[in-house]
Amino acid sequence: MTRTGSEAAPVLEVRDLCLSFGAIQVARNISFDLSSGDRLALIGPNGAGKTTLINMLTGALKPSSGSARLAGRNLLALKPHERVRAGLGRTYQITSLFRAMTVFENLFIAVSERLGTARNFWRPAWSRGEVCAEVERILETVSLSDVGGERVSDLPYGRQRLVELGLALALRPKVLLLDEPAAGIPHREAEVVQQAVDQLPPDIAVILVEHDMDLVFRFAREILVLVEGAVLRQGTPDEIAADPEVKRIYLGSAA
Ligand SMILES: Nc1ncnc2c1ncn2[C@@H]1O[C@H](COP(=O)(O)OP(=O)(O)OP(=O)(O)O)[C@@H](O)[C@H]1O
Repeated sequence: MTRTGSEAAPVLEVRDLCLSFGAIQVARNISFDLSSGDRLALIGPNGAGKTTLINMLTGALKPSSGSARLAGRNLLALKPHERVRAGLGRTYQITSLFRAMTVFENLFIAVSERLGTARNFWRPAWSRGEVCAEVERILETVSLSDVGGERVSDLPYGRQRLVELGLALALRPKVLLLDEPAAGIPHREAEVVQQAVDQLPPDIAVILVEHDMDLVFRFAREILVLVEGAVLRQGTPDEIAADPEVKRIYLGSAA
């Protein structure tokens, strides 16, 4: 049975997603709901199908069957960039052109881009001051207020990842996909990324793919365990930590 993390109407409804690569079934009837403000961690052993699921949601992979609705819209019928515009956010690596600009300039462009695509007859374009105010709010959310004027390329790696997170937030996602946000970041810098994840706006629904169990249990209010492409369990962190099957298959003696 599909569980919902909260009582509100789901913003993302995933039903029976299936995908095979040749004879290998990498997604088997994956179903779950996500509501505004949910914090769902996606865990599972290597090759369980976590990235495959994320790729089916972003549009990088096409499921062979099943459905996914984002705020009532048929997500699977949309192209990847249309999914982003519809409210499915994710982080992207910043390209070299944008790394040469300041943090503030990057966010200013992202906010302006969102407003440009949202602009219509009834809603005049925002003023420069309003865009700047939103950039300041994002800088605060991702703890970068002190380096807004610095070039992205001059920042330590962990803080560059925060800029990527800020860029995703600038598009005001309804659902934010975070695939191992602290991966590859030196240990001493990882804490700033974890803090930013803790501080994400409460109304956004977040799916975190993560191998680091400390981060998973710190972040999640609901955990979905994938094994061999199928949902083994979904439950609260306490339920998952106490589940004998999860311990045996995934968490091992560390649970
Ligand atoms: N393009 C592809 N062609 C064939 N098989 C693939 C392809 N991409 C992924 N797979 C297979 O699909 C399965 C699921 O892989 P996936 O990367 O989604 O797992 P994961 O849970 O994200 O693993 P990890 O934790 O190691 O990142 C694996 O068996 C993998 O070998």
